[in-house]
Amino acid sequence: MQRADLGDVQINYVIEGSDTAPTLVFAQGLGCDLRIWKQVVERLPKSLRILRYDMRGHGQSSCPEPPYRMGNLVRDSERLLDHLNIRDSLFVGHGLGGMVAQGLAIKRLDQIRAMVLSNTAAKLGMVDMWETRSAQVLGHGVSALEQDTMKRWFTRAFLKSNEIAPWRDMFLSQPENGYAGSCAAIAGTDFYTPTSGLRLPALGIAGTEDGVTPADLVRETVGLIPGSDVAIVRRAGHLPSVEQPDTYTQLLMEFIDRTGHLGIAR
Ligand SMILES: O=C(O)CC1=CCC(=O)O1
Repeated sequence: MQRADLGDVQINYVIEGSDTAPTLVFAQGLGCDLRIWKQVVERLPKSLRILRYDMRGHGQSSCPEPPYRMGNLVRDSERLLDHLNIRDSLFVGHGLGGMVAQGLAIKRLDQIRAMVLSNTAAKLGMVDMWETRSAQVLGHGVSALEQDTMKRWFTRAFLKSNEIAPWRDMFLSQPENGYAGSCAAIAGTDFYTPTSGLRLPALGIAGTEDGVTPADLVRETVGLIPGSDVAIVRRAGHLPSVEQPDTYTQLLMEFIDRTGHLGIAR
């Protein structure tokens, strides 16, 4: 793991592969960290360069005082990619990370040539829901949200299995200020109009049992971008990279092959 000092925030990241290889960037969702990509990264070819990072207020990145704005999160990503000299990436964003992908594509098409919008949308939930969640977490800690979150994130079968423990721990290890700050960023974001103007290859990924961003919501957002596709992962909730890493990796590989013809491979 390494840390990029971006001035007002320090971003934790892992980068693997040759710096001349085509680059994939992975950005995680609310309450998660870069661990959600591990099983996928292990399955991807070693010929790719892969960057995973923890968004501010998550994982091992620093945790500025809340609230955050989407502009902060997009700018963190932009500065991290500049710091690492990354251009022409395929950006895979999950949940909140998928909103950052849209924000980055609106701003820096030199950094992002194609994107995967995984379990995300142009606008997520209502402002008062995010305010309530933020107040809960600041008042009682992330543990107050744990049970409902696990039910939203995972299928019933996965919840009953012994695979659930590390993901519960991951959620419980997130700082409450980071969670609350990120709720504010989501509450203040509506990318419908700018995302409609995007022209880049885009793939949406949805889980059949996602209690946060159901398939229709993902389809609606990705459908704003002409030529985009949506793939539905069966037996998966909000975290298909965790529940179905084989399928998730296969979808990424198929998309990489398709966008390769569109010029992301260098
Ligand atoms: O609601 C959740 O727990 C999950 C979620 C919403 C946005 C995001 O990134 O994750």
